Amino acid sequence: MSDPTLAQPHLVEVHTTTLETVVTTHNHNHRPSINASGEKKKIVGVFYKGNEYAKLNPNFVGCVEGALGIREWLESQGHQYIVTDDKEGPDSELEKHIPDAHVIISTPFHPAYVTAERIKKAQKLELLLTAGIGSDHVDLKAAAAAGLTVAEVTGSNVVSVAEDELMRILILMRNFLPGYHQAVKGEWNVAGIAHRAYDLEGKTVGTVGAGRIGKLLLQRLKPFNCNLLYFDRLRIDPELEKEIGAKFEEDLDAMLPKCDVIVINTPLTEQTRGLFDKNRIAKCKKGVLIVNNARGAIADTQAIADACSSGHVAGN
Ligand SMILES: NC(=O)C1=CN([C@@H]2O[C@H](COP(=O)(O)OP(=O)(O)OC[C@H]3O[C@@H](n4cnc5c(N)ncnc54)[C@H](O)[C@@H]3O)[C@@H](O)[C@H]2O)C=CC1
Repeated sequence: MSDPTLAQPHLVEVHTTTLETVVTTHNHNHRPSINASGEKKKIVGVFYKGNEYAKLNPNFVGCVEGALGIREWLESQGHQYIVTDDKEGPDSELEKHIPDAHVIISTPFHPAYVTAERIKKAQKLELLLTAGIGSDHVDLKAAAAAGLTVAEVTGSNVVSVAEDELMRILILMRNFLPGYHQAVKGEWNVAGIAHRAYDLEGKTVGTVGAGRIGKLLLQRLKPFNCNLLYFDRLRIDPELEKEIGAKFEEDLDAMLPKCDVIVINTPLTEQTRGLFDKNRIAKCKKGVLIVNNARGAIADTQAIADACSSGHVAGN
């Protein structure tokens, strides 16, 4: 697979977590420039509700209540900041603000889907900002055609994802969950766990995508003495590749049958949507473990469920 078009002309990587830097980063569209006018902007943030959990941690800023921690600053600059979790359908709060919003901020965890239809209505829109990584909730073609800037906070949570992936690999490999459930229910059936609990050491782990997250995962896997493989359209820097000890695989379908564990670390694009379909899963080793922390739509859910039922996939 190759994906030379992935870097959309208007998809921009922002190496910071403050909106201040984001809005001064760049602009190359025919809509009014967000940083040139000094105009007061209407900014709409779409996040999930934190409810009782928002009260537990004042630093929990990814929810409606935390509002990314930027309300005070935005309002001090004279901007209007609307925050909501209500994002679906014609009567939603988001829809109401679309015609006069200059900026929409959203996260992949509670995505504000910005469709071509919404972009058409959003005549004042200048910037679509993902407070995280992955902007597949935006119709990138329509955004590019409308001259919008789509920006995401590259690198913002990559360590979290790499650590989470490592945890999931170990949970599946060690067959942790059945044991946990037994303990909660006060049961004790060692065989029910041991019959398929393995060591990670010596296993072959392949990542599909070795960008920021994929590389961090490979680095974290190194001390486990696995055979590390990666498939990507780009090669890792040779020195780092050597240091990690990961082998580049040019052909995804040739890599899959070698892997005991497959981790998915590519963005969701036209090229990767449905990548793990029935046919590709059939190419994987029987009993493979698949960890997908990227986007669900990269795998065909039904095909994964069927493969789990048949035992072809031992854990997902
Ligand atoms: N579960 C979560 O909380 C999070 C999930 N993500 C997901 O993980 C994805 C990857 O994040 P990063 O590693 O930071 O991105 P990245 O841009 O650093 O790395 C992506 C890698 O995928 C490769 N790639 C893209 N299309 C490909 C294709 N068709 N075939 C082969 N390789 C391809 C790229 O060359 C690049 O090396 C994000 O796009 C996002 O969807 C990101 C952050 C949080």
